[in-house]
Amino acid sequence: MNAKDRAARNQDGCQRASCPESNGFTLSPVDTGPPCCLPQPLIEVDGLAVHYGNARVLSGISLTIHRGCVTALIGPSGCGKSSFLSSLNRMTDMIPGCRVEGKVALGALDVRATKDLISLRRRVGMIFQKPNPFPLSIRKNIEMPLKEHGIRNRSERAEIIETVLEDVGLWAEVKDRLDSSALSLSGGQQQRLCIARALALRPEVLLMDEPCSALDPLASGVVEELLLRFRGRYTVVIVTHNLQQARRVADYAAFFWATDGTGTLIEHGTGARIFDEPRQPLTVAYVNGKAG
Ligand SMILES: Nc1ncnc2c1ncn2[C@@H]1O[C@H](COP(=O)(O)OP(=O)(O)OP(=O)(O)O)[C@@H](O)[C@H]1O
Repeated sequence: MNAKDRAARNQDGCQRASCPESNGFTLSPVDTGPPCCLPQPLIEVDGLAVHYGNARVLSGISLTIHRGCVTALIGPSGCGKSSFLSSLNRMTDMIPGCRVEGKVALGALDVRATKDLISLRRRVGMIFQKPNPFPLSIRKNIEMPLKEHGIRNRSERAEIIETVLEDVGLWAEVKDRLDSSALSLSGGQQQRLCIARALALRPEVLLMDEPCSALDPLASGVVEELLLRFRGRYTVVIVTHNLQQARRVADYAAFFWATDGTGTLIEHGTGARIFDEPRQPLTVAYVNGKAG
């Protein structure tokens, strides 16, 4: 894509000056997305509501998430960002008393209706706030899910392990200690291992729930770099309270707010617009640190 095409495509899209077409990833997802300056819907959410028991914590959420882009979910604590994120890969099924209504489509797949949760979660990986490596070796952390998903060939697994560890910038740091416990890694390294573990299954979408909030600024910066490299390759939906970080990484941003305990989507659009030219008074106040 030349600069002129990119500028034209950027008009409706991510509005970033440079959008990576080749960002050095060696293991691409099965269905590689276009660069994020080519907006193309991947996830369509319509009329989503989430209840915990009798409490309705999210209502009327309609949002399109674009393929190959980073979408940041922002808003004050308790407005339902994590609940929204969890409904995208049916992690909400695991919460007793949780009930979801509305439509969630991942391409042609009806997420709420599918019975094949293994395949759904393979397509839609999740990274949590606190790094959660298995209490196993670094190697086994990635090998185990590969085995579970039917990759029986040992050398194929070894190749994937090296590739995804390279992709998260961890290979050089751990290649001589692959059989050491993952718990011996630093917090930032553990989080990158968890990201590598998710990448090994070749997801299309990565859901990230405050992935940097338990990390020191240096480790957080490394994960942020990684997020920027994901653009155009993976579809990322990230919850973050760090507005500076959201501003740096978000191609698109969605602002949630809760009134009387029920979260709604106040405004969404390109990151540039939400942060620099928000339209709703609540968004203006929130992005300027005057609300929430
Ligand atoms: N398992 C649960 N059972 C009951 N209520 C829950 C559960 N999980 C979340 N909630 C409630 O749902 C509402 C939305 O929570 P959620 O974690 O989705 O918000 P959030 O915006 O992600 O918050 P934070 O930024 O603090 O993580 C809150 O009132 C919360 O207390």
